[in-house]
Amino acid sequence: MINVGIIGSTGYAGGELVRLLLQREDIVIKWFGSKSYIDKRYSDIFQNMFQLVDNICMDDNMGELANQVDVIFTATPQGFCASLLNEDILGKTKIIDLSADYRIKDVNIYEEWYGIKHESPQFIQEAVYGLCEINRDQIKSARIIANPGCYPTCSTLAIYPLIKEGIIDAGSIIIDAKSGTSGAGRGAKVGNLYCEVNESIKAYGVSNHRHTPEIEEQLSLVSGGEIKINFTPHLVPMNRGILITAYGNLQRVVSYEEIKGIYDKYYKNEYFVRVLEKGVCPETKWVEGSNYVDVNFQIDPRTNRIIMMGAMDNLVKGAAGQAIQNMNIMFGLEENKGLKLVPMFP
Ligand SMILES: NC(=O)C1=CN([C@@H]2O[C@H](COP(=O)(O)OP(=O)(O)OC[C@H]3O[C@@H](n4cnc5c(N)ncnc54)[C@H](OP(=O)(O)O)[C@@H]3O)[C@@H](O)[C@H]2O)C=CC1
Ligand SMILES: CC(=O)N[C@@H](CCC(=O)OP(=O)(O)O)C(=O)O
Repeated sequence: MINVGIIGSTGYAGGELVRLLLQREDIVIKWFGSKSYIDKRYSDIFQNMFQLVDNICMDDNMGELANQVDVIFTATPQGFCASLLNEDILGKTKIIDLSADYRIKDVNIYEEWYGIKHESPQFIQEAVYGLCEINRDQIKSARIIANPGCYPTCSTLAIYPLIKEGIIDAGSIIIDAKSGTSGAGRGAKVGNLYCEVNESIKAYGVSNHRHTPEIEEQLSLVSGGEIKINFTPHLVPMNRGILITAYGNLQRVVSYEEIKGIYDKYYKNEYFVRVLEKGVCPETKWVEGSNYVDVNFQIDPRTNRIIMMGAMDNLVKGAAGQAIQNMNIMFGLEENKGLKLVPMFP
């Protein structure tokens, strides 16, 4: 039995963790952490948990929680996990942080893009970036997992094989991304109200979104050089889903079969990455509620560019599903345990 605590269980990402972990007979959720709902019934916050969860919401006492559980998930705002983590806690339990606190290895870049001071930079180098398809071996023995961002997960998985194989000019990459509004969390914000979002699409964070350095770091690690990208996210009126469309200059003339062969080389044994058939564009609706990332590509011989596409559910592979995938690897379990979720449709 694995005992689990979730700090931030009353948010969208934390709520999805609860939903997915409740299916597991080998997991006990011992701690439903919250800030605003301490001592309230969890099922009063999320009515879908009525008669499924009897627990009362707890506080954010990570020190006490560490005595009770084998792993703590922090699905909390940026800076929160870093402000609480210490060696004593890490001596007792493992940490899977869904925020960005340990994702970026250069603390100056983190502080510049997030606008906050990092309160435990001593753990940044130790933390493993939990993109399972790339860092599986390091995840096995990690004490701290930096669960990747939603846009970076989709973008990196769609692009990195072609950088690794030297097929595209890594300096030419442009990523156009779209997200459903659950990506912005459950907190009340005017920009996320129904009338603001419905029947509209808007770009945001143009040239300064905080996922830019995270994607750049991951692609730079793959390429061996320092990569800069253009990354533009858009908010779209749907609950869940991320779609990325990325453009890169081809280094030479390539065929469909060659590129397909590269994607198959990297992903044919990956349970959660589905390389679609020729001409089929990834769609958020075909991955909703699942831990799959659907990827595909199209060569444009007129411009000698390639268009790389990816779709996934921001709350599953982009957050809670990937966090559980990491937990499975850390505890030596089947990587897809509890995650063989068939996408929901309609
Ligand atoms: N939404 C998404 O698609 C994704 C989110 N993430 C990351 O997951 C984290 C959570 O995001 P999301 O679920 O969207 O956000 P929400 O705003 O929906 O939830 C935030 C959670 O953190 C809790 N919280 C806030 N401040 C504190 C505090 N001081 N002490 C204890 N708990 C606190 C909130 O508690 P309460 O409800 O009681 O106020 C709530 O449970 C963020 O770091 C985000 O970047 C990562 C990938 C995707
Ligand atoms: C639509 C929306 O607002 N999305 C969020 C990204 C999702 C998220 O919470 O960020 P992480 O993946 O880094 O944890 C944003 O743009 O900040």
